[in-house]
Amino acid sequence: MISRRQLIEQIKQKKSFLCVGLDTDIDKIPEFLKHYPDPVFEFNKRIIDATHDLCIAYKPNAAFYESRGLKGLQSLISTAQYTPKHILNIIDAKRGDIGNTSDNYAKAFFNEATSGMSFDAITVTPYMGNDSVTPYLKYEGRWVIILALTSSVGSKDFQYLETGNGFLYEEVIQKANTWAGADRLMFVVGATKSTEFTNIRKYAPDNFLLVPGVGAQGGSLEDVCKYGMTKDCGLIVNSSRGIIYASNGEDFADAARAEALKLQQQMQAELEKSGVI
Ligand SMILES: O=c1ccn([C@@H]2O[C@H](COP(=O)(O)O)[C@@H](O)[C@H]2O)c(=O)[nH]1
Repeated sequence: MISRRQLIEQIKQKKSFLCVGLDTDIDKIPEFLKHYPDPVFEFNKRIIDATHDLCIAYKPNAAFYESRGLKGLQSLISTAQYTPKHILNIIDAKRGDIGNTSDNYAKAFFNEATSGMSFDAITVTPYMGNDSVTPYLKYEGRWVIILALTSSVGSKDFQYLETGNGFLYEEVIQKANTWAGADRLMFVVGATKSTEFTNIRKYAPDNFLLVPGVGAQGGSLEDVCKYGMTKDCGLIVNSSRGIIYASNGEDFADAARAEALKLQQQMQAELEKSGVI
């Protein structure tokens, strides 16, 4: 488990707030890996070996594993167990359901004794409210990462609805912050929404924000930092396809490292500019 203090220490030590997204698609990995007993795990293992000193989090997206049934679940379990313990391990599962069902989702991703997986954090959809989120908070030290303003074009369909008390996403952040503190709650905010970060910081001044959308989706790291960085950094910026599919040849891990290094160097410059390090 990774506390807020440990997360900040990692960011300062590695001069990075990079999250490597393990959206590992069996159809996109190099051919030569297909001869291994678990090609997806072999791919993830090599990506982790090549990038662990440059990033402070990994984020497998559950869809890429669940879509492969039992084999995918085994790849996810092996990846979760292989991830170094000092690096924040986020399962991007985007779950949300009534309390007793959420209890079981929490057990699936947090209770290694029953499922083989012990993630540090899970992404959760907020729309079923308090009782759909609190089951995850019963696991001491684990993080709940609530979808606030997503990178998707469709974010305008609901998240920008006027509630009479601001946009729905603003209401989500304010309400969720009454359920737990900034030591347990983060919010997802898409890099494609960088101009909204100033506004988001009004409601979430201390929360870490998980920011997908740089790289393949075209979000600007510079703008995210300009509007969203706090004295503790407060940002975990994810890139998945831009790193893990930098090459589909035998050099894929080296190519992933080179992409991760580029982002780490930009992040170091941003951390220095903001006086975090
Ligand atoms: O608003 C959101 C929430 C989650 N995601 C997820 O992040 C990664 C992004 O992958 P890239 O290849 O770097 O675009 C992926 O797992 C998404 O499901 C998001 O993009 N936006």
